[in-house]
Amino acid sequence: MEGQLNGQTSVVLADDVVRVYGEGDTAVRALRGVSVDIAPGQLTAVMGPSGSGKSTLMHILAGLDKPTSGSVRIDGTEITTLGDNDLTRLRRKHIGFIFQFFNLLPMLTARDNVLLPMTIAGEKPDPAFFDELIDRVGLRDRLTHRPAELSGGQQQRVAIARALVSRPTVIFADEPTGNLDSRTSGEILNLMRASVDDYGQTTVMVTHDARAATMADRVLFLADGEIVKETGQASQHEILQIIDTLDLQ
Ligand SMILES: Nc1ncnc2c1ncn2[C@@H]1O[C@H](COP(=O)(O)OP(=O)(O)OP(=O)(O)O)[C@@H](O)[C@H]1O
Repeated sequence: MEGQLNGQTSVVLADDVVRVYGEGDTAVRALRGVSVDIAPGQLTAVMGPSGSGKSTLMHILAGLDKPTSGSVRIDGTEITTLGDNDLTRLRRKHIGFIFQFFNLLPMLTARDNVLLPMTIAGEKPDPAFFDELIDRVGLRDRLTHRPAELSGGQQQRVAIARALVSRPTVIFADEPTGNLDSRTSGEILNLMRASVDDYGQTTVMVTHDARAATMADRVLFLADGEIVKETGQASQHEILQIIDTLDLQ
């Protein structure tokens, strides 16, 4: 693989990734040879039925889990053979996460939650960018609140700002709207789309929601541990039709 997509160098490049859980009769082949090439500055959605391997793929692409075989490169570095310390450093520099259940620290204020990854890395954010980001995600008057004092949508905004503040090479979002109502989901998706358009923030998002996938530049469909289909930007109708035709419910 050349690591080129549409003439651009890929930021995440997976080649023939296999992940088997367990051994012998009970072994589960969660990924059966997935190759994917994520270009910079795009929002990529990953869809597929429950158990198709979406979370496994995301964890392996993000260096949170190792494949049984195959290669994963982030910004040109092969991560499957890195030791723990090098991997931690690479993740801090290159990867941001947004989770379904926000994963904020309850004792910290919104501000401290946003800054936590940089604090841990011993880095300071660019104050101008931090300020702009806080306004962009609409948290200006919530910075001293703790997570329990924030709505779900506000907590996810904190998580988005936390992922964006270090300007990572790629953000992985695992069902970022899975725990939010429809209106708040729309706001969160708009924010993620804006971070791609305005900051060029490469983002990979797992979602069950066809409406969320319409925000993506590219949609990958997984079934039984394989990418069975992909499309560029698509309407909700087109996405639902693919799900229906390939029986990906
Ligand atoms: N730690 C594990 N040990 C054993 N099997 C696992 C483990 N994690 C996942 N699996 C299995 O691997 C397959 C893929 O799981 P994965 O969680 O990646 O799917 P998914 O598409 O993210 O599902 P969902 O949409 O329900 O979150 C499933 O058959 C699952 O049961």
